[in-house]
Amino acid sequence: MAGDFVMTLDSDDEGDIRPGRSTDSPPNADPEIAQLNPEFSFDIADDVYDVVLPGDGEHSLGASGSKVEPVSIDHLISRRRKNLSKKRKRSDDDSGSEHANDASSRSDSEEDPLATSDEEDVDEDNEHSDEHEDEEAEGSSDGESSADSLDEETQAEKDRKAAFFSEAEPSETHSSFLTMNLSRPILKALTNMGFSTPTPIQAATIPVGLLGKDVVGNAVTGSGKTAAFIIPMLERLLYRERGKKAAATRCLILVPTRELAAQCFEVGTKLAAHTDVQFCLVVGGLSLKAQELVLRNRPDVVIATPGRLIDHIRNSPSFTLDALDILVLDEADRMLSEGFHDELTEIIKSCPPSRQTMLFSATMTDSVDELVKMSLNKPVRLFVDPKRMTAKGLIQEFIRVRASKEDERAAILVTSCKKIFKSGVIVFFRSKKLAHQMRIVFGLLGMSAEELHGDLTQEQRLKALRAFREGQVDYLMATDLASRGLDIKGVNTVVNYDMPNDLAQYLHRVGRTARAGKRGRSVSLVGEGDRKMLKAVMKHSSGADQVRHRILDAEDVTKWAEELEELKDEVAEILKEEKEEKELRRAEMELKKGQNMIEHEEEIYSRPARTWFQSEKEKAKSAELSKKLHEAGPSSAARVKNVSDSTKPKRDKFAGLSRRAKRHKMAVEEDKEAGDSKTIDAAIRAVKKSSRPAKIGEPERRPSRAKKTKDKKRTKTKTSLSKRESAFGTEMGQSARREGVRAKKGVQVGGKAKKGGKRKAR
Ligand SMILES: Nc1ncnc2c1ncn2[C@@H]1O[C@H](COP(=O)(O)OP(=O)(O)OP(=O)(O)O)[C@@H](O)[C@H]1O
Repeated sequence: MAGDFVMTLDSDDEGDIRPGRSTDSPPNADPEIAQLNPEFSFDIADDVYDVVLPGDGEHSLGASGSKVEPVSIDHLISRRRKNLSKKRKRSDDDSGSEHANDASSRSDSEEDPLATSDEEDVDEDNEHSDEHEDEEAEGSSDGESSADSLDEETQAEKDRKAAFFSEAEPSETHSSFLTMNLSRPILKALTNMGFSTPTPIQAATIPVGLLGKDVVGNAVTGSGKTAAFIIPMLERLLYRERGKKAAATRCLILVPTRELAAQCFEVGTKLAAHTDVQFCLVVGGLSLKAQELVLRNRPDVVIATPGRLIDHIRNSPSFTLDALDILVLDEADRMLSEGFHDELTEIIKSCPPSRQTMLFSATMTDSVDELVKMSLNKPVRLFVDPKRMTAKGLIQEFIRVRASKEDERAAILVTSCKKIFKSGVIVFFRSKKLAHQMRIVFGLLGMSAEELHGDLTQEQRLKALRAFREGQVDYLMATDLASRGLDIKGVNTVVNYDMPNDLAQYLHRVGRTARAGKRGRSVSLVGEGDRKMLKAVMKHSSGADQVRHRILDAEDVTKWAEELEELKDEVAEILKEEKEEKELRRAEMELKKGQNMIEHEEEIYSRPARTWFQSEKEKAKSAELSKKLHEAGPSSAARVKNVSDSTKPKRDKFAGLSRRAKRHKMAVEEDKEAGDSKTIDAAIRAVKKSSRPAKIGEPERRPSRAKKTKDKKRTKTKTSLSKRESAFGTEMGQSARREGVRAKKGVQVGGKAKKGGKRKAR
């Protein structure tokens, strides 16, 4: 079956995207799929951090990070390369050999004769494909994502979905931004950005988003989902209450990685260029103080990663999400996964239930079980072309790695990069260590590479991304940290050094290329253990998708394998030197820390300790669990969770106590944990609540003199409630009812405040 659309490529053949096209013609957008502007670039990372940290230089980037000052790996590599070429020159002279063995001087354009394509391989693969497809029809496979479960949806699940989602589908289809009732400043920004027509997900989302409805959105990678949720958000913000007292954070965009947050910030500020809407970036690795300062001005939109946001919610007294109107989860399936569970629960607790919630991802699930935790209110399901899982312009290639050739994986990568994929290449690895080692190998071979993973400081991460984005290096060695959302212009190829564990991860990785109507290619090294994953990919590739089988010249691979074998010692030496330098810097840092403690002891101890919603032990435990879950993939999530559940103590600590004794014990423990901060927290919450401004679109509250009598007060509350209900339909109606409860509380407090005549009841 798969043979119908699997084409075999010889190693040097770039495998052009459209049949009949010459391989040297420049990559261009296919007119059929060119709905997006391929020329537009976010230009991020050059100035995003300067924008959010005015006057805060590079130093502050790593200010809050606990990581040791970066060691320049480039320096270590270049030193080694010099030694290496000297050594090789000497041995060449000695042996008089003509063998040009210098890896660094080995010409990129050197063309070895190609091996003929191994037809047997293809057939064998295809046979196996069919076998596995049959297996999958009978039972579910381990390596598959939630996408597969769509096929096996039961009637009960269908009924649940029908009850959960809103029936109302968007009636009008918009082929232009002009028919969407958008304000002039937004239209102007869209024109400046070169967005002439909305992409399908934008056409579907913007009208629904403008109505304040909850949305669950899905569209392939690179299809413009970011603007799809930012445009309605901005449009609604244009109608917010103005003035110093009304300043509030009304919108929150949560994303899983810092780089993605920065990119989202960039898109947001560009779209808001002609408005007065203020954005703030709240991510780890950047200066806490600088963020606190910006947050004090209550920016309209906060774009954040969960951990740092919680830190601010708990520790920045003036920051609150009490007035939040819109919550967006980008890469929502990831945000809803076990790895973010605790953080998300904590954040949701801080958001008013009456908010509008929008969830987006290229692999978004509409499984009700996943979505209930977001307490959505009859969300509208906006799934654009749900059968298509990858972008139209993507060619997916696979290179088979036989079990006996597993140790040649690195050589296969080097061979293909040396001969075929020469620039704009992201290589994904399962581990940070491997990504780092391969970056060293590439460096020693004279191939310009950077790395992007969680072992780097924020400064290093930014530097790597910038160098790759600007084309200063040809290769980016990355882990899944870079797999979601990043929109980098000029990525021609994505290489999967190893296959990810689940289909969603695969789709996000390969989605870093072929974006915005452009064409691109993914190349995945498929080992014996990855066959199920390969089958899942094939199963979800529609006929129009291009899936190919690439075969490399075995002789070439062997040659590079030998070359790499020779480099082993050099790599080990570099890693050793790097470790030593790191240790040295760590020691220097500790010394500096000690000096600071001595010099500024009084000031340091007088600062209030920052709090976190988990204890250090819990934090470490959940990080560990989250890592395991992420590495194992979603199919194993339940298993790992069960394991962790089973490790919980069977008998709880209150068992056997009387109700009274239990309550007493709980109260004592709570007091112990919270200390005095509990009362302070309550006071802060009360003050924040009383100064909460009106919601977007809600008429401005003006206390009138007529409010003096109790009866009139009741009438006023009723009227404002009915007004709110009509403003945003059911959802706002519900909110108003909840607000009514708050107002009641406020009235009691306000009884006292009435003497002053200032306090607003809410
Ligand atoms: N209306 C539009 N017209 C032209 N280009 C657009 C339009 N909307 C978005 N784009 C372009 O599409 C590219 C991808 O957009 P975006 O990053 O929002 O995709 P995405 O769907 O969020 O992808 P992912 O799922 O990988 O996060 C951007 O570079 C942007 O320039």
